[in-house]
Amino acid sequence: MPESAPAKLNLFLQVTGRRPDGYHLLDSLVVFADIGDALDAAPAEALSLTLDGPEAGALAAEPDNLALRAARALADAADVAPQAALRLTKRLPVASGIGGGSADAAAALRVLARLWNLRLPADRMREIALSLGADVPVCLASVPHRMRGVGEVLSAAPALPAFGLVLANPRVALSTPSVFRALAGRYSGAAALPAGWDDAHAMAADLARLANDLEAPAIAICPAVAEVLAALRALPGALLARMSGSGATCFAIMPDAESAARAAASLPAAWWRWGGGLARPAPAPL
Ligand SMILES: C[C@](O)(CO)[C@H](O)COP(=O)(O)OP(=O)(O)OC[C@H]1O[C@@H](n2ccc(N)nc2=O)[C@H](O)[C@@H]1O
Ligand SMILES: Nc1ncnc2c1ncn2[C@@H]1O[C@H](COP(=O)(O)OP(=O)(O)OP(=O)(O)O)[C@@H](O)[C@H]1O
Repeated sequence: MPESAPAKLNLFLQVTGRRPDGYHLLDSLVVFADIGDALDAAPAEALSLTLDGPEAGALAAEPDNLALRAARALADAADVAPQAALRLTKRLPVASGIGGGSADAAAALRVLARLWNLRLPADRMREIALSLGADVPVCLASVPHRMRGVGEVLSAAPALPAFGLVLANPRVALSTPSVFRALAGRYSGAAALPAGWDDAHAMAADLARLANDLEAPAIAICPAVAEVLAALRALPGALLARMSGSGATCFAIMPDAESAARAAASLPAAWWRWGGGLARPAPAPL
C-alpha cells in the first residue's frame, strides 16, 4: 500500500514574530485534506526515485527532491544504508502553500521507517522531520494540530465538526521565502481558540476573526490570489475563503464534502481545483 501524503491546509496562520536566525514564529490551525501525493517504497540495493501523476512534470527526480532528502536523513540518523526504490505520485501542485514537498518528506519518513524496520523514538523522528522543513513535523502526524514555534511546537487541535473544503490554485508557483520577505515584519498576536466547535458555521465564524497574515504579501506578489479568493467567496454555501500557507492555493470551507466537490467543478478549468472533505483514515502512528 503506498503511503498517502495529504495536502496540508492552514485554516488560519498568524505570524507572531521572528527568530534571530530569520525563521518566523507562527500560530496556525493545520488540517489535512482528502487529496494528496502518494509514496511507495520497495526494497532495492540503492536509493532511487521515480515520479508519476498529473503534477510530476513540475518536478525533476533530482537529488534535492524532499523525498530523497528525507530518505538520506533517516538513514543517517538510524545508521543504516539508504536502500529503497521510491515512487512518488504527484497530485499536489508544486510550491503552492499546501505542503506537497513537506507531505512527501513526511510520507518518506513513515514508509521507510517501516521498510527498514526502524524503531526510532517519536521525538527523534520529529527532529529529523524539522531538519527537512518547518512543515514536515506536522505532516509526519498528518492529523489536525495547533502549530506554533516555527512549526515544531505541536498541540491538540480544537475538536472539529464535519465540513467540506474546496481548494483552488491559479497555477502560479509562489516561493515561501519571498512571501515571508514581503510580510516585512508586520506581526499579529497569538489566537484564542475554544476547545472545539459543534458545527461548521461556528468554526467558520471564529476563523473569520483570525487571518492568514501571509495573504496580503502573497497578493502583492501574485494578484491572481485575490481572484481565486473572490471566486471561492462567491461559491454558493461558502462559509469562509482564505489562502493556505504562503499561497497561492486558497480554500473555501463548505457545509459538507459533497457540496464542496460540486462547487470545485464550477471553478475555472485553467485552475487546479479540488473539493471534498478532511483526510481519512489517519495514517497509523509511528
Ligand atoms: C508557511 C508555512 O507553509 C505554514 O504552514 C510553513 O511554515 C512553511 O514551511 P516549509 O515550506 O516546510 O518551510 P521551510 O522549507 O522550512 O522554509 C522555507 C523558507 O520559508 C521561511 N520560513 C519558513 C517557516 C517559518 N516558520 N518561518 C520562515 O521564515 C524561511 O525563509 C525559510 O527559508
Ligand atoms: N517532492 C517534492 N514536492 C514538491 N516540491 C518539492 C519536492 N521536492 C523538492 N521540492 C521543492 O520544494 C519547493 C517547495 O515545494 P512545496 O510544494 O512543498 O511548497 P509549498 O506547497 O509552498 O509548501 P509549504 O506550504 O510547506 O510552504 C518547490 O519549489 C520544489 O522545487
